[in-house]
Amino acid sequence: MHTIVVFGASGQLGQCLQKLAREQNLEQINFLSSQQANILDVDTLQKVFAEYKPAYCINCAAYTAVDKAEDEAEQAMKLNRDGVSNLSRLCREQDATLIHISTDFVFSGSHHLPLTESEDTLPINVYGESKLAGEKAVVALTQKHFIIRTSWLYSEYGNNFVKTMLRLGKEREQLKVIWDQVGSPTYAMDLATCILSIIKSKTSQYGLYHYSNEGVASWYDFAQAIFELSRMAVKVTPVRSAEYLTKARRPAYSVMDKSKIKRTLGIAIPYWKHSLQTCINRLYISTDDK
Ligand SMILES: NC(=O)C1=CN([C@@H]2O[C@H](COP(=O)(O)OP(=O)(O)OC[C@H]3O[C@@H](n4cnc5c(N)ncnc54)[C@H](OP(=O)(O)O)[C@@H]3O)[C@@H](O)[C@H]2O)C=CC1
Ligand SMILES: Cc1cn([C@H]2C[C@H](O)[C@@H](COP(=O)(O)OP(=O)(O)O[C@H]3O[C@@H](C)C(=O)[C@@H](O)[C@H]3O)O2)c(=O)[nH]c1=O
Repeated sequence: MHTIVVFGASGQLGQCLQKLAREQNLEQINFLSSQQANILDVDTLQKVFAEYKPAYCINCAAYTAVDKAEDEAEQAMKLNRDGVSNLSRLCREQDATLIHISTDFVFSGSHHLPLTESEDTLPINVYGESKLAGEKAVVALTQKHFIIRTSWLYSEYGNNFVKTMLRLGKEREQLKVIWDQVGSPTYAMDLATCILSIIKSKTSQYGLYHYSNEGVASWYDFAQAIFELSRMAVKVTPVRSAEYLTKARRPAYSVMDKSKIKRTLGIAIPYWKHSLQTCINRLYISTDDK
């Protein structure tokens, strides 16, 4: 396997990649946290590229606080556009392939059928705008790239909807959860597996790809499944977005069509509930260990 550098390695997806690398004894992957490699610091990045001479860079670094981004647009843009531009330029100069992660939040949510890669984008919040700006920077600055749009990521690591629901479910008897926003949950371990198989395949079918778990859910369906599979008796009440106000608007429909990644790169994708069960089992095993 070629030398790989992962940026933003202590985030959710970065930690999933670290777990896979340990399990598969992949010693060629170098994991760099924000402390070790700030993607806004070009001098540091140049040193990293000179030291590792990576064939692949995986960018897991991002500003992901969707509501907070509404008040911190400049910071979100800096990281999600300018940081990504820095990595893209260096990848081009060093002939490295960039694997960059983007989001379903680049879409407006006004569609009713699964979205392909050629569908028009129209973000409705600052986070989505900043991620779209990052995608455009990658495309403009380096040809050897894979941009993978994913959605509703969760795992045993970091902050995510599954862990929030499990925490709130212990604290409250009843939860209100939005049912008029529909998408596809994605287990970050499955995405990490997908990223490594793209690298292992050595494919040069660069471009934009959609990847989420198979199937469709509202956040309400997702919450119900989390409690059902965890055998927790929590009453979940479906509410409309208008009844659960958040700083940032979120797309009403952001289900992505994964035909391209399955057909072109031969990626197999698990059904979301099967992967959710795997994640919940692992969360409970790690709690039992403590
Ligand atoms: N989470 C989700 O639901 C979804 C995420 N995505 C995308 O997937 C990717 C991974 O997301 P996820 O793992 O959940 O995100 P996290 O928020 O868990 O991780 C982001 C990481 O970026 C790091 N970071 C922040 N600033 C910098 C910097 N200046 N230089 C280097 N690293 C920095 C953070 O470091 P530190 O810990 O030190 O702050 C953190 O480790 C992102 O591109 C995100 O936009 C797409 C769809 C859904
Ligand atoms: C906690 C909570 C949330 N919600 C709603 C709010 C929101 O519409 C939805 C999800 O809330 P969260 O804030 O957990 O998730 P959010 O940060 O919106 O998740 C998004 O993150 C970014 C990074 C992405 O790229 C997206 O794909 C998506 O995963 O659930 C409820 O209805 N009830 C609740 O009790």
